[in-house]
Amino acid sequence: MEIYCTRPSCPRPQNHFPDLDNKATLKTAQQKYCTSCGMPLILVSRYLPLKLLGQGGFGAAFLARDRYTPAMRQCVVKQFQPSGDLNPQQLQIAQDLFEREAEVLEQLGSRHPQIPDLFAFFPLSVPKPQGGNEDQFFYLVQEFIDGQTLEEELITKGQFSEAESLEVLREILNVLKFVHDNHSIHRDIKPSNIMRHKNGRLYLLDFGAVKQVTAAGARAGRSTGIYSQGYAPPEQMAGAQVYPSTDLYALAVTVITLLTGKEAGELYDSYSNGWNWRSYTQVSDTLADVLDRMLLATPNQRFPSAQEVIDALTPSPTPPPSVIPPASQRRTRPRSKPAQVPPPVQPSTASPTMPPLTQPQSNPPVAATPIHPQPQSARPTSSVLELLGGAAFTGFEAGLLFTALRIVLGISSISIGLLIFIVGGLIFAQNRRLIEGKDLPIVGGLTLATVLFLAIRQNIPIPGVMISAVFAGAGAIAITALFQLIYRLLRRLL
Ligand SMILES: Nc1ncnc2c1ncn2[C@@H]1O[C@H](COP(=O)(O)OP(=O)(O)OP(=O)(O)O)[C@@H](O)[C@H]1O
Repeated sequence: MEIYCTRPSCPRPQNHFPDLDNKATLKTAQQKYCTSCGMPLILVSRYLPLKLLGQGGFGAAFLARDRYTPAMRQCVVKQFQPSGDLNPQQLQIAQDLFEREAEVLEQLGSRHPQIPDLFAFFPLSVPKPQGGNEDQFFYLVQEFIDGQTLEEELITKGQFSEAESLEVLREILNVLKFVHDNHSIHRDIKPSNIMRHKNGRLYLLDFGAVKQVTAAGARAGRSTGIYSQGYAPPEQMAGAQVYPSTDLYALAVTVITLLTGKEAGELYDSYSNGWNWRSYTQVSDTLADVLDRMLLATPNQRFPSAQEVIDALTPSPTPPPSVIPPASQRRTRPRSKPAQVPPPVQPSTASPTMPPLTQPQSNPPVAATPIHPQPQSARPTSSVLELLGGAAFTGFEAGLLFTALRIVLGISSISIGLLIFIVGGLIFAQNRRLIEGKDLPIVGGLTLATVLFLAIRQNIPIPGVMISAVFAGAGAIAITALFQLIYRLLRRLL
């Protein structure tokens, strides 16, 4: 049997013990030591590390077997191995985080079928190979999820469809709801921390960076600076207080990387300080708007809870106003069919062997902050309908103004210049949102009244005035739509 040495500095961690191929010997053997560094291999005389699964930020994960179970159950042994360049304070934080992972797994894992169970947590002191002081290691043993992480899945099968991404989103939202309701924040949601078991069930892994949210106040909820670049929102990167919406942001980044097959860094446009993911994929408006709101930079503008995102994804005849993200986050894009939303997986039905999911607690983990509208000045883009509506308004106005200027000044270079100037001003005002929404019919109505007054005074037939204005409006819509079409075709080709 092969046993893997867990000492980080071991030069030859693979050990072969033919006598352990015999099951009876394996169950009763006292201890085995690494032939290379002398490290005890059977951890707490129970767990047998077989191979290295991966090396994370604070340690290594090994596939192991539990020799005290009848079928030698597979499990994952995680070892705390902070990198050598940490100062004592950082080392303490790292050690605390590792212990917290154990605490959180113990509290949550046994109560949610999509969080691995904690089997054991123990320290181990062993003599250094070269003599002298002892080395101290911490081990955490947890349920082995036999499957692939979403990061691996993305590499093997390519970008996810909308339905597949929605499934991930809904399932992890359900897990996060449970985590948040139990006063914890995961703080490291990313594709490599979500695993799909061979049976199809998704699991949320790596609770090492989980931050317990206590009622004790802001300090307790502060970020310790442990996060994954690209997935962490600004408040976490700044080391400030974290919220449930901190996890929602990282989950949205995870989903857009799955949808587009691109790395988070490629999807972030630092020039406009926003996420530019819509140009790489087409999804339903509902999903796109929900993701955009989850991705807002300011926590109080995101959905405050996982439940609110779940609600926003649930089709309803009249979408709740909070679904619609501020216009600064909307990008012009083609409309597509509504999402085929798969039904949410009810965690309590997923595993008959697990106790049912506990009910969410009534008090939220952090005070839900009100959702403030985005500042008006930061809203340069608009939806297609808005754009075409604006074009109709501008064309209609141009038609009326042309009539008015013709009556007052005749057809001259001055009247044409004035027309171009006013129409340009109208386009600028709409673009800056100085006039929008209800302003448009008011401005249009006032212009129409003025032009009709001038026309009546000059005995100009009113139907002619109206027809030219309507034609100008329709022409502007057609030209704008044509430009939109050309723009999109070019964007696809490039
Ligand atoms: N419970 C588990 N079941 C199956 N495989 C696991 C489990 N936990 C971790 N792994 C595997 O071990 C690998 C290493 O996990 P670990 O949590 O130590 O680090 P990581 O997630 O890769 O990195 P980081 O700590 O930076 O997030 C993971 O990529 C995953 O493939």
